[in-house]
Amino acid sequence: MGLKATNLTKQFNGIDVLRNFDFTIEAGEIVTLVGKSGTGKTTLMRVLNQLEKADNGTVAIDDHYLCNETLEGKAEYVSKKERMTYNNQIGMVFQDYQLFPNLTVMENCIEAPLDQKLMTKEQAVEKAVQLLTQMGILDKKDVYPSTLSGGQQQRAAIARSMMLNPKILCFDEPTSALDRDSSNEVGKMIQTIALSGTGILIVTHDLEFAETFGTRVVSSDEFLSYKIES
Ligand SMILES: Nc1ncnc2c1ncn2[C@@H]1O[C@H](COP(=O)(O)OP(=O)(O)OP(=O)(O)O)[C@@H](O)[C@H]1O
Repeated sequence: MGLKATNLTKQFNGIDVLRNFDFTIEAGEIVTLVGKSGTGKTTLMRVLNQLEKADNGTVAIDDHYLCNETLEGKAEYVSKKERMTYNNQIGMVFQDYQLFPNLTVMENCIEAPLDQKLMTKEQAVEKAVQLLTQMGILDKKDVYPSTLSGGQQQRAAIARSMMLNPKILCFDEPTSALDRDSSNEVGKMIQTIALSGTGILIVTHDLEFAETFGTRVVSSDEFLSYKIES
């Protein structure tokens, strides 16, 4: 159980960035995605997180589909309501964290579950307290993101991404702004999250990090080998 994408194709301006690509993330595994610049790592992550639309193929987390294939192989997206259900199974921590600057750390965490009426305020606050404690920044719950260090903003973003207990959590370049010690701390934090059964996808240029913390290292140079052939 986990994320499964089949036959994924994504074009920009008529050029395949992903072509007939099959990909899985099992529960509890940490997939680190490395590879040359421009080989489609970010595009894959964006397709899985509904920030780009696939042209062909299927994407599902457990039995929650994002898109199915038509008879012609085109990606057919499910209804808005079902897409929302899919979306709640996957979380993303952006390279620049993308916290709402006008909301406190606590407000950032409880915004989505309250907006979608998935929790009462008490439940959301309780969950946020638990996650911010796990991330070691509970004392920062009432401050605004601009007053936090980069590492603390990242922890807040991780806590926010876990509010709905996603089955899959994606990280875009989580160590790009960190020194080696802080990178290792983040890696250990991610390992703890994976131990609870969450499947992790990490796009990174940091090979040492990818090999230390990935339970499976995938190279986008390999999965896009047709580009080298053609
Ligand atoms: N919105 C877009 N419009 C047009 N082309 C795009 C768009 N997004 C990505 N591309 C192209 O798709 C290809 C793959 O880009 P992508 O960012 O996925 O690669 P990457 O492997 O993540 O690169 P990097 O390691 O440099 O971040 C590139 O050629 C890029 O120019």
